[in-house]
Amino acid sequence: MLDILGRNNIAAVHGPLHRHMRGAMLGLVGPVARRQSLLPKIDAFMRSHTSGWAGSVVDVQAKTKEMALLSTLRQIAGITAGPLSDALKAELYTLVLGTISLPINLPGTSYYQGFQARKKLVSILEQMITERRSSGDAHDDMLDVLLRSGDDGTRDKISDEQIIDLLIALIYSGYETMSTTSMMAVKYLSEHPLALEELRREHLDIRKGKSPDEAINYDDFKSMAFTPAVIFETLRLATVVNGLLRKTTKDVEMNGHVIPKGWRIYVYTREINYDPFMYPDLMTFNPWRWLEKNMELHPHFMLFGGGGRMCPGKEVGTVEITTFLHYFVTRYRWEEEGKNTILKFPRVEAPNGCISEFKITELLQQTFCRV
Ligand code: HEM
Repeated sequence: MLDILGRNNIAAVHGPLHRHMRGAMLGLVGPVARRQSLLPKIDAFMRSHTSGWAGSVVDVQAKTKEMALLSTLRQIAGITAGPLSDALKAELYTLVLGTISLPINLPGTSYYQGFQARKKLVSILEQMITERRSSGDAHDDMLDVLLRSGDDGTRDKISDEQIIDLLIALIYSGYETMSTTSMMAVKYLSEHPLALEELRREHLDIRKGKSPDEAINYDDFKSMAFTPAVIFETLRLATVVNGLLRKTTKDVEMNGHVIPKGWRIYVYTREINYDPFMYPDLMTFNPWRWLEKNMELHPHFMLFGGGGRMCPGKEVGTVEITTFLHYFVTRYRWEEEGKNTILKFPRVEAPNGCISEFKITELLQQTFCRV
C-alpha cells in the first residue's frame, strides 16, 4: 500500500508529517469547506447523475462506482465525465487491486500493475498541476486550495509530491467505501420495504418545503435521523473496511498478556460488527437499532475508525451517500431483476460483473412536487 499510495500517503505517515497532511485534508473536507463549497457541488452532481433512469434497467454497482469517482473528481479538479475521467478510472481500478495484493514485483501480478497505475496517475496529476501553474487562473476546487496553501502564511506550504499523494489518498479512500455502501443500501432497502418507506418519508418531508430545483442544505442533513441509521446499519452488515492498523509505541498489557513495543496490531473491527451481544439478531438489517441508544457515541462504534486517525471523510462520505439516496428514493420506485449474488468478504462486491440490476419502474418526482 505504501508503494502504491505513496510515501506521503496520510495513512502511512506519522508524527508532524501526519498532522501536516491531515490538517491539509481536513481543510478540504472539514465543516467550513463542506458548507461553503462541497454541499452545493455534491447536490448538483447527484441530481444530475441520478436523472433519466426511469423506464430503464440500471446497473447499481456500476452507477455507484461511477458516482463515487466522478463526484470526487469534480470536487478535486472540476473534472466531469469524459476522456480524462475515463483514463483516471481505468488506472484507479488497477491501483485498488494492487493495494490489496501480495507485493510480488513481476510483470502480470496485481502489485506490478497497481504500481504502474500509480505512475500513470502521478503523471496525469503532475500535468494538471503544471497546466494550472502556467495558466494562473483561479478555480473553485480542491487542487486550487492545495496549490495556494501556505501563500497567506497561515499554514506550511505543501509540496507537489505531497499534493499528489493527498489527492490519490482522497480518491482511493472515498471510492470503494462510498460506492459499495450506496449499492448495499439500495440492496438492503429493496429487501426491507418498511425501512424503505421510513427513509422515503424522511426525504419526502425534506422536499415538501422546497422547490424542485432547490438543493438539500446543511440544516436538512442535521434534521435527518433515519438516513444515518440506514447508512450505519449498511456499513455494519456489509463491512467495507475490515480492520484498523496500529503500532504499539510502548509495551501494552492486555488481559494479562504483554504486547511488546513496536508490534503491529490489526484491530479486526469486522468481528465487532457481527457481535451478537452488541447487535441482537445480528444478521437482520435493522436500522432502528441505531436510533435507540445513540450508538454512534459508544466506544465500540468503529465503522470510521477511532482516535487521531479516525476517518477525516466520515461526514463528507455520509453526505454523499445521503444525497445519492435522497434523489434515488424521492425520484424512483424499483424492483430487483433476478437474484443478484453479493460477496461480502474479503471485499463487498457483486461478482462476475453479474451486477445488481434494478428495473426502475415509476417516477415519483411529480408526486412530491405537487405536495
Ligand atoms: C462510507 C464511507 C467511509 C468509510 C466507512 C470510511 C472508513 C474509514 C476507516 C475505517 C478508516 C481507518 C481509520 C482508523 O485507522 O482509525 C478510514 C481512514 C481514512 N479515510 Fe475513510 N471512510 C469513508 C469515506 C472516506 C472519504 C469520502 C474520504 C475522503 C475524504 C476518506 C478518507 C480517509 C482517509 C484520508 C483516512 C486515513 C486517515 C488517517 O490515517 O489519518 N474516507 N476511513
